Amino acid sequence: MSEQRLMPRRALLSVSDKKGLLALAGALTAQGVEILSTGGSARTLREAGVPVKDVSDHTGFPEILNGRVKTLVPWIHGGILGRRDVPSHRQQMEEHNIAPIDVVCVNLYPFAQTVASGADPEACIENIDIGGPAMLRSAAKNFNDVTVLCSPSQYAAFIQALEAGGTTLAERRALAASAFAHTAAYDAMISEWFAKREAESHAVDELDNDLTLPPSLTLAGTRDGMLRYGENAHQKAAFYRDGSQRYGLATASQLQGKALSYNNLNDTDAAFSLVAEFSEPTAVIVKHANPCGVASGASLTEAWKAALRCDPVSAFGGIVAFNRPLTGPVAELVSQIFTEVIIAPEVTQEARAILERKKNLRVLETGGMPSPHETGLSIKTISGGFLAQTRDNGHVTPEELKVVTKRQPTPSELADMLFAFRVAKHVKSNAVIYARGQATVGIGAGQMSRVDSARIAARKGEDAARAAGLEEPLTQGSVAASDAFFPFADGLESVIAAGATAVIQPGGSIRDDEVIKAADKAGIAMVFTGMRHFRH
Ligand SMILES: NC(=O)c1ncn([C@@H]2O[C@H](COP(=O)(O)O)[C@@H](O)[C@H]2O)c1NC=O
Repeated sequence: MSEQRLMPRRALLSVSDKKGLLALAGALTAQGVEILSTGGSARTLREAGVPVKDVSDHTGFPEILNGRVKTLVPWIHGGILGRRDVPSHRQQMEEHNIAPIDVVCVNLYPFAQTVASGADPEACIENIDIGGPAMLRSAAKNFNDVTVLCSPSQYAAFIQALEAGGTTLAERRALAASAFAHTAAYDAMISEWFAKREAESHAVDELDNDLTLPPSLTLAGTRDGMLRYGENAHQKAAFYRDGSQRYGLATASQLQGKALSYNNLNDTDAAFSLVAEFSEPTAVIVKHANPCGVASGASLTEAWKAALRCDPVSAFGGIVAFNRPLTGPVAELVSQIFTEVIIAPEVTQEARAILERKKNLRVLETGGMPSPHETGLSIKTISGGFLAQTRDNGHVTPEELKVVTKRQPTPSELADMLFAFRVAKHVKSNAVIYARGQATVGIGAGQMSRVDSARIAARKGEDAARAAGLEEPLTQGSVAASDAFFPFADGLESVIAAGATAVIQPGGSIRDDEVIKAADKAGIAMVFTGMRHFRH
């Protein structure tokens, strides 16, 4: 048996995004539904010849305060919230001349778009919708009697329902759930904007809380699309946009290739965040969210060749990121190996023509590079809640380094150490990186023991040398970076055995003295950064 349908008699349309408005109003009019509407929406309808009554005529109260108060009156909210099945509600509505409103269609002031356009704070604040969310929430609360629409994407199904005799209770309840999710996300965006502004001015609230991490945190996102599956085939997944326009996946256009999977998105984000650390032309190859080759050079061609040399075996099926426009010659080189995704700020026409030959290869163009110094939160779910922390935007500069050994590093060792430490920030802990000539030559990632990471990285250097037809491991004469301090001298000894001549690490172990002594004994240079880059 089909559920009873409710045909509306009066609808209120108040929309910022006028898309689909005329079709919706036409369908309502065709069913004899009276339409009430606010300023700009009413004007659009009237100009198209749709019969419409201004809200101000309906309420007998003008829109005031530059539109800050249009619908915030009892004749609107009473008409939406009054329960038709409660005699006292009906009686009070009659007493106060409040006519029932059975459909509320509102879409809100474009707050996120206003912020993203770089508008000044005053304009952002004026784009905080107050009356709209109030009506959506009133209508959603009274879903028993009222149908609520908050997006043009809902109009077609609603028009179909109208033509079938009205909405069912189940349909109204589902629309109410969407409306509450929509207003919650809208408010979360606003609170995030306020918190960010407060944090930027180093403000604390009256309880001395750091407003970077507010007492209550709501995550807002709009589902961009369902993904085929999650990390594994039995997991469901979707990508939610948070409204920020940070250069990267959110701003990227996909120029070709299959749809991006969950793992593609995760790995591509890791690759692009790492390549954005460098100002020289740089190439990054990522597998399973860890880099397997990173290099800077005078050109992208040079950088790509050096990055690939680090671990050509792992690079197969990798995600490749560049921080300069991808040109034809580089595209030609990259397309010689099987690659899943390429991401770059720009892809030239010549490069596009070359990459088009690889039908499955996904190519993304972001339009720009993000700043590695950007603030913001990184969030991780754990059972019973989530952990929030400020993004790791730490950047160690040469001035902050403390030389702790008898031997000073040479200028080229110093440059390579800073390069390697920057890479280490993007490698799962424990991370040990060997680098030479602004290129990684061995990466050890994600081991439970730092000595194991050092050994794995050294073995990678041996394998890479063999693949390149060289006798000496690539780690010979390199520098090494460790994401956290060496707790014992054994990790450092392993790095020295691999051929590193200089080491960069945070320092801070209670056995630093032993570690420094081992470095001095081997005659290598070692610097402390005072900053750790764990990544889990
Ligand atoms: N102030 C109010 O009472 C109020 N009532 C509706 N609005 C918003 O005004 C907009 C539509 O305005 P117009 O129809 O004038 O283009 C909608 O986004 C709606 O959410 C309001 N504006 C903001 O708070």
